[in-house]
Amino acid sequence: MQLGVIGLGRMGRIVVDRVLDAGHEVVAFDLSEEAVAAAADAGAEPAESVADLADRLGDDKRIWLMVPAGDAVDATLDDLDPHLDADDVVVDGGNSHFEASVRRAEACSAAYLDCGTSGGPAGAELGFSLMIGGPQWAYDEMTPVFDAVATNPDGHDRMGEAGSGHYVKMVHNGVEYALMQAYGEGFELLAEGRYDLDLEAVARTWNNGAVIRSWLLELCEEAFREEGTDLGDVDDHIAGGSTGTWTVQEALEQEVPVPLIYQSLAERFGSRADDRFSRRLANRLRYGFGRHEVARKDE
Ligand SMILES: NC(=O)C1=CN([C@@H]2O[C@H](COP(=O)(O)OP(=O)(O)OC[C@H]3O[C@@H](n4cnc5c(N)ncnc54)[C@H](O)[C@@H]3O)[C@@H](O)[C@H]2O)C=CC1
Ligand SMILES: O=C(CO)[C@H](O)[C@H](O)COP(=O)(O)O
Repeated sequence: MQLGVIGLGRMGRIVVDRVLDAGHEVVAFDLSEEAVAAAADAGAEPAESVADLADRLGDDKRIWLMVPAGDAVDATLDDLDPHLDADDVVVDGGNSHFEASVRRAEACSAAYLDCGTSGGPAGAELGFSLMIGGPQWAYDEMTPVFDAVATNPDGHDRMGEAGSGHYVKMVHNGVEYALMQAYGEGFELLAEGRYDLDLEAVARTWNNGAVIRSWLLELCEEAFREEGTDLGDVDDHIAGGSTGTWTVQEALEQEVPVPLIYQSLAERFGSRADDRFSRRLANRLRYGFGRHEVARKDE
């Protein structure tokens, strides 16, 4: 099979390499000329533009988008659409909002698959977990590519109609936030608690047979090994947050309680302010109702 890949960053490049390794052909494009040149060095056919990529693919085009979610997906589809027809298939493997994917599937001249991708850069060796929404025929058609990109044939599946792949990935990320928060709280208690513990040793022990073993816990073990048991100079600021926000918004709309996911999102937002107004007000209110001493900034 011949696959066009647009977006050759951390994730798109893995798609290129795994599809090439499986014996398929790849035509590659990115706004970055360096990224295109690197993909060409790896064996892909370089394209100079989206239109050039489409021309090089011929009939029955199979195209994987791995650009940042949002405007870049729409811009790419605007450039692609004049070159597409109903026999073509476009996969969006990024973290797009599921409603945007439904809109794009309706507007796109090709069959459109929204593909939630999990596994991160570690997927280069292991492969990804792929959660796919859209027409069954297009999923079947793309199965050789999904087999190459995923961990194994069980590492990808069609979740349902348009939007369902990115919907499942959105919820996956909400779970990811909550798991990170749970591990974080446990290790914080161990770090601040009664015993002088080596947290790498704790994580390693847990990872060997404990109920709470997981890949995220292996990454905790790696973090303590590489940064030290006190995490060294790692800051307490957490970036990101869009997919967790979408998960909470959807839970509110569906009236499904997700307090753990919400709390982990709130912790993330809270981590970005050094000087929380709510905490300062609570500090002052304790004086108001109890004449408790107010801690002042210069004390
Ligand atoms: N990094 C990760 O662990 C994961 C990322 N994702 C999602 O995968 C998508 C890609 O993420 P990364 O590879 O990490 O990003 P990245 O920033 O490493 O790579 C994005 C690439 O897209 C290119 N690009 C941007 N706009 C473009 C356009 N209009 N046309 C062509 N190329 C364009 C950039 O030059 C860059 O090479 C995002 O939606 C991200 O949320 C999903 C799962 C995990
Ligand atoms: O999808 C992912 C992992 O599954 C990406 O790493 C995503 O960026 C994580 O979300 P956030 O940036 O909000 O932490």
